[in-house]
Amino acid sequence: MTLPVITQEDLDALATLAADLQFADAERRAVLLEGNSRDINAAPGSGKTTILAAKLLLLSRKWPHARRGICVLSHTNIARDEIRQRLARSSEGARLLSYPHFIGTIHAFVNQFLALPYLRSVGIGVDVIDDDAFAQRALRKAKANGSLRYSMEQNQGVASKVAGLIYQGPDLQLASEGGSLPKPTSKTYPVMSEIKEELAQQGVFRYADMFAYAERLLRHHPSLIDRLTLRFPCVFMDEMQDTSWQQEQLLQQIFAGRSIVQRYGDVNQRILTQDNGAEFLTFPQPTALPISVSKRFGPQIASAVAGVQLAGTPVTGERADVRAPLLILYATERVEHVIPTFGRRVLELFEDAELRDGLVKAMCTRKQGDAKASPGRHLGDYWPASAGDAANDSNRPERFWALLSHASATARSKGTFANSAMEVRRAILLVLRSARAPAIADVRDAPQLIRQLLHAEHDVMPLRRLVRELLIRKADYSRPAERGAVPALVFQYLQPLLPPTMRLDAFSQLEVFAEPAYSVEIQGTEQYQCTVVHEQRQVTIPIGTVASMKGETHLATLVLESHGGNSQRFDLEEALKVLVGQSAPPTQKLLMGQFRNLYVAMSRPTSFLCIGANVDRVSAQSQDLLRAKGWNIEHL
Ligand SMILES: Nc1ncnc2c1ncn2[C@@H]1O[C@H](COP(=O)(O)OP(=O)(O)OP(=O)(O)O)[C@@H](O)[C@H]1O
Repeated sequence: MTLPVITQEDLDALATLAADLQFADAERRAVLLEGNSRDINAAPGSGKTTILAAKLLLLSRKWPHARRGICVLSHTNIARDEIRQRLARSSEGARLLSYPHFIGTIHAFVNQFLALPYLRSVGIGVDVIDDDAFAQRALRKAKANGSLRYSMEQNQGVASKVAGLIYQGPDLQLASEGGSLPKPTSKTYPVMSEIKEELAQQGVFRYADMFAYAERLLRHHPSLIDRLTLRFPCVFMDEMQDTSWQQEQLLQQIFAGRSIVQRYGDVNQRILTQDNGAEFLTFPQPTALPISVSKRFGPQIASAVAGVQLAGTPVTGERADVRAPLLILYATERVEHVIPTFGRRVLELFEDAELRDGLVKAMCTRKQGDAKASPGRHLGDYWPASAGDAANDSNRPERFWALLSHASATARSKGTFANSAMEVRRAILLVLRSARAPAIADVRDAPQLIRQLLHAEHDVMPLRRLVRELLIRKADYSRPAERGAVPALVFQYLQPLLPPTMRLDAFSQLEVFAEPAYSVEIQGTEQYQCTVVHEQRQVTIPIGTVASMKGETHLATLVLESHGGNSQRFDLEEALKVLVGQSAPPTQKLLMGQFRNLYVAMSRPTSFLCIGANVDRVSAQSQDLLRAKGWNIEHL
């Protein structure tokens, strides 16, 4: 069977077909000319989907078959749509959008060609394939069963096991994505099994079930593999790094050694894949072609990204450098100022027109966590509104004076202290942190404050009185004139908890009582965005996890330090040591995962990379070495 071969003439034609893009460099040419099965491991911002779409366009112009097609598999609908949109721009490309070709997600492929035909053949209709819908219905059934309901009430983990019930493998073995199931001899196992069966009969499935049905079909009808490879002699896979072992296994079973398979991805960006079987994943093969030059950023950002890269040819960047990268080193009690400070720098560095055209975002690997370490552990430390408990009160300000004035205003308007006391406790915790009071070393947040102090046998009465006193004064703490007396008042009550050597004058000078050093206003604290207003200009910064911003291109990106939980390590603390050459790249699995998240995060911006880390975790020597590499450092 003949498959079209891409030649130098085709590449010349590409200069006209996609005039806004460049493919002239040796690495991209090699990828376009490759006609055999091959992996392509490409840097962030190298335009993986762009080059794949260009290659498809060239192939479609020469495609000779009417009943055999090209199969293009992506991981997400976004990548699928990007490929389809690029092809739709020309009539030749648009040919690939219909029979005999297939462009879709791996899930769509598995459903269309394997799982749904199997279910039809055994007389099961599909109502819905959706993890959330399944979870809802499974839990409803579980609550209707006495013993399972009791088990869920006794043990929180049981509900997620019920919600995650799946079939696995060709024998449709019962398993759960929410944790290990109890033994088949247990009381609850048969109930769970029955729930799964009932829902399957009603056509309610989780995504993973489709793979089990697909495997079952292939076991019963192995000749299907020949039919599929005959139909698709050429297979392209995008976002290969996100493919799970279960998916890879199935695709290998069908296509490996039969069709030409080219897989595109960036192994360093593998942050979403389930760990189950991850050690067997084969991407990228040692013979993979690299695309190491990013079209997103210039050499300075590339060098930072390469600094946290774990494998492959170091990333380089071919755009011009726009702004030097910035490290914001914050003192613990200033952690909530990091995002607004970044916003202010962005407003200083970029014109409104640039801000209109590009995204400015802040991201952190972890959303929440319970590590006992000083802040900078997760998004909730930098932006408390993002934590679950703040969701109902998204306008809660987060600095000492702002907390006090908000609490006092609420108490005045509502005529009760009920909703305000916690805010005042939070403000007091900020003061105790700022004073480095030994008594609160292990206190993570305000709701814990009193409990932990009691536990350590401290007298909490003065603290309770202080909360009351601050509210009862009915002061308007947003007015500087009403703030003057506060440090002395607070000192009077908190003195037994403060370091023994601390005197009132030093206490009054604590950072936490300082007026903001500049006139940044934070207009409301929305749960997932911060709007910074400065000199009548403003920028809105969406805030989220790295996983939620994968694949994006930003004008400016703020990467926030986080604690890895079980790894017991702060990601940027470790990464900065590697970046400046003081440590070797990590070999521990969990820390490597943290590095991959940083790699994704730091490779988003075209123009301005900013990272935020706790000053206590970056040595003076690292700071000097970073400056020597062209970074700016700002202390907060
Ligand atoms: N061949 C090309 N010529 C010119 N510009 C390109 C080319 N390929 C991509 N770009 C541009 O480079 C930027 C990054 O591209 P894109 O986001 O597609 O990269 P990516 O490989 O998918 O990145 P990531 O893996 O980080 O998500 C985009 O602004 C895109 O328009």
